[in-house]
Amino acid sequence: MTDTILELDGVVKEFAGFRAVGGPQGLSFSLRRGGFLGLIGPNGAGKSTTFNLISGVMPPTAGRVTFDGTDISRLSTAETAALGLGRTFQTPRAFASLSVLDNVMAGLAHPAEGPLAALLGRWKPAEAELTGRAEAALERVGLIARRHDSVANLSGGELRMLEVARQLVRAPRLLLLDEPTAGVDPTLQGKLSEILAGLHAAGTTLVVVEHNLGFLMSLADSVVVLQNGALLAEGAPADIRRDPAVIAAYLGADHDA
Ligand SMILES: Nc1ncnc2c1ncn2[C@@H]1O[C@H](COP(=O)(O)OP(=O)(O)OP(=O)(O)O)[C@@H](O)[C@H]1O
Repeated sequence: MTDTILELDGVVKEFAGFRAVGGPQGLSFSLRRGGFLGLIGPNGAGKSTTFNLISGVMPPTAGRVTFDGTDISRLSTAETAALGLGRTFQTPRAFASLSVLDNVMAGLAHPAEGPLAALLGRWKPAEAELTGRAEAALERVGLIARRHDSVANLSGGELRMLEVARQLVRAPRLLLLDEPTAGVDPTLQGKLSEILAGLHAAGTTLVVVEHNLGFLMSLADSVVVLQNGALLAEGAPADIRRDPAVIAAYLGADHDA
């Protein structure tokens, strides 16, 4: 088992000839097991597309994504999830007709143990145990009192926390979070910060895309900066804050670090 859990090697994504990710060289960076990477860059820099390439929403045009030694470049989202990869989306997704609790339970319908284990009957926890796990996740994100509500009654920030709860029950080894603080009120942001620090301390590898740099820089132990789909800078948060190229391209522009 190597220390590297995620590696992008010369990754390129083109949409109708437009290179959204990759720049001239292709995008390459790696992440150590248990690391907490902040992925930042101006609007349109390619952050969400990079998440899509890692999680299997779409394949790269060229290059390779390796997760824990396995080439996942051509795998589907279900296959990457079965390997232990979790993600949330920039626009939160939920089953509109289900309750808050049932949305979290639905996350357990794709166990990290994989479909084969389910087929063989090796993964059959009791309903009560599943409910207990889902309720514990809702407690952690501050939504336990809302468990029987329809998700239609949740605010945008609460929907984001629900997405986090859906990942917590699955306990992925690598968790990608796309703008988790967007629309989340300061109280829930504090809770989110505690949850992410707790996951990090417990050994989960995290990659977080975030425009709230104050939030991200206090949690991440390394940062990758993208600009026009290419790697602009990579390093410790304190060094990134001081990097003149980053300040010129991003931090100094319209964001308060
Ligand atoms: N499905 C698609 N088809 C065509 N172009 C796309 C598609 N997805 C993304 N793009 C383009 O790729 C570029 C990178 O987009 P992406 O959403 O990855 O950036 P981002 O860094 O996540 O931006 P933001 O911070 O605004 O969310 C943008 O120019 C975008 O318009």
